[in-house]
Amino acid sequence: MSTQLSHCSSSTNNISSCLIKKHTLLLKPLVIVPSRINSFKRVSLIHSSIHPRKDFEFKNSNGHPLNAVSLQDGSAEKSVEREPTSLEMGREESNLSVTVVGASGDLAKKKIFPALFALFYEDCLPKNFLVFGYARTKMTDDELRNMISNTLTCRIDKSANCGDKMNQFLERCFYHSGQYNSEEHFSELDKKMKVKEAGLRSNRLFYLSVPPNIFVDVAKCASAQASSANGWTRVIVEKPFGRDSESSAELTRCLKQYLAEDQIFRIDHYLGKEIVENLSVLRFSNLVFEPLWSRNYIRNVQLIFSEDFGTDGRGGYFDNYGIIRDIMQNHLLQILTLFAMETPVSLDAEDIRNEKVKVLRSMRPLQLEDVIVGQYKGHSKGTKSYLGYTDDPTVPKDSLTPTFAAAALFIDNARWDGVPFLMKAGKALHTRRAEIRVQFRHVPGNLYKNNFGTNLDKATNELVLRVQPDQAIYLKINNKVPGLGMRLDRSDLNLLYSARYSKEAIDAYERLLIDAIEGERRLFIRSDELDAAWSLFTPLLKELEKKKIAPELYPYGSRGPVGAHYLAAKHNVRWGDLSSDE
Ligand SMILES: NC(=O)C1=CN([C@@H]2O[C@H](COP(=O)(O)OP(=O)(O)OC[C@H]3O[C@@H](n4cnc5c(N)ncnc54)[C@H](OP(=O)(O)O)[C@@H]3O)[C@@H](O)[C@H]2O)C=CC1
Ligand SMILES: O=C1O[C@H](COP(=O)(O)O)[C@@H](O)[C@H](O)[C@H]1O
Repeated sequence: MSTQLSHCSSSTNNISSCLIKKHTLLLKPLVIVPSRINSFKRVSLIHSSIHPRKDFEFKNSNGHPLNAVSLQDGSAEKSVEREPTSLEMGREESNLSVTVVGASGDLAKKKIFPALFALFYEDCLPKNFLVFGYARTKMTDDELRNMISNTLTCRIDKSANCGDKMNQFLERCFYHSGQYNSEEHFSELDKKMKVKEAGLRSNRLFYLSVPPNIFVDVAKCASAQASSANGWTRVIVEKPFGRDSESSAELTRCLKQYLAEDQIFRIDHYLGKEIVENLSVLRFSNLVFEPLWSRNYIRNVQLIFSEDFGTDGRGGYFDNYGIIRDIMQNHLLQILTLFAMETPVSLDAEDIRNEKVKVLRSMRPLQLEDVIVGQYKGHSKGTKSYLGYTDDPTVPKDSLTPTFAAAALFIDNARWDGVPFLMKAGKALHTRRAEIRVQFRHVPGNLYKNNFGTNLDKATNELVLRVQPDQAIYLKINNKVPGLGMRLDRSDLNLLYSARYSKEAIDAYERLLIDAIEGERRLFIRSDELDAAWSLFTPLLKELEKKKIAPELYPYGSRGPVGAHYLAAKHNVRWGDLSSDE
């Protein structure tokens, strides 16, 4: 499948901490009046949050009350501010409609509907809240409900009334079948939505959970026919955002014909993961870390992603993208920018994203000699046998698409000059995990070197942020083994979330959905950020394809190609996840 768009027209906070407060005091509402009228763009500028939602308050991931005034949907040069009319003030109650486009698909079933239910269950959604599914598959409302109900779960620590809550949620779910490029079908959807919205002011969030070559069609049709007439309209766009600099820029250009940039929420669900959210808190709210956060103390940083399963039915999608586009260019690079950025002026979305872009613009584009690629092959273990990547019938037999890659990246700025940032991502490996590893330098003139044996590397501190599974932050330190004599060992100062916090982890999609509903953009990707990210990877991706670089084969369930070790060794690094005391 290609995202290449020849033209743009259609054809082709711990969420459970969200606070519920009755009759919250609200800030003075403002209405943004657009100077140009243009479907989605126009209506989005009248922001829902400018009207008091009397009956609840909750917090987005930035800790702001969700019904505080936000002017983010108003673009300064296009709009002027004025007081709301009495009619607008009078319409206090609004409705939120979330439309999942591609409702019959894998992501919708696995992640989006369950996340919406979790938010509903935690009372984090407005009182008037509706869910619409849209896809080509023919389904009735009841069939959609049935499909969704199979994937809904309640948190173990909050399972009371689970069945009732599920029923209440399902009653709010409706389905409309239609083509993705049919304005007529989106107009029918709009009519259905209006009936259910019952005359209330409506805010509409469209989640494009469809293959990327359909994004523009949907944006066009939904914009023309199903945007809100009196509230905001926003669109969450799933990855991949193109497959190189050119296709990404083209996708953005096409989407912007129908949507303003501030209506587009480009999702990278890794930004919604708890430990990734905590990265900035750890750095900027603890004095002990920030002074160490530079080339003076940090020897290397490792960003590691591995899955213990293959492409499993997604081979058709995956073969056109590969692991570098699927994981490195977005999830791992996003983590890297958060890790390496300077202190932002504030926690506001634009301040944070400005700092992230600066990191990206200070980075060297990847060089072929700093990258190794691999592909998994079939493997038998006892009586079990695992198919190789090219055994998937949707993958060409001679595919060179990498399912594994390791790379060394560099940030050429004063803070990080010379520090290798190593990335490693792979499918069908021996374990499932995602983590950030920070290896510190040797202690100068180490008094205890005789107690460590010959390998001083083993005595350096390492900070590990384990994103998944078993979220944890731990610091490897040297410690005296209690007793007579002076024997040292390596121990962990370990913050294991499951031991420290009783609440079950929330899913990243819950956090991101609530932010999109509130118009909080901090965890979404800005278009210049996306351009800068693609600039780093595009030359390498083109070279790999042009030179037809053959991936090193590794057995399904193994630790990946040995090339990754050589690459790390070249930069004087050992992979932390493969050491004996990981
Ligand atoms: N699944 C995952 O884990 C992840 C997915 N994503 C992204 O999310 C989006 C949705 O993913 P996912 O749910 O897996 O995708 P699916 O392949 O399941 O597609 C979603 C729906 O889109 C419709 N569709 C599929 N292929 C086509 C086609 N060629 N032409 C028109 N319609 C089509 C189908 O609905 P119908 O036939 O009923 O119209 C399908 O149910 C994609 O952009 C994907 O890259 C991102 C991260 C993870
Ligand atoms: O975006 C993607 O992410 C998943 C991994 O997400 P996780 O939250 O389960 O770690 C990956 O399997 C998929 O290939 C990729 O498209």
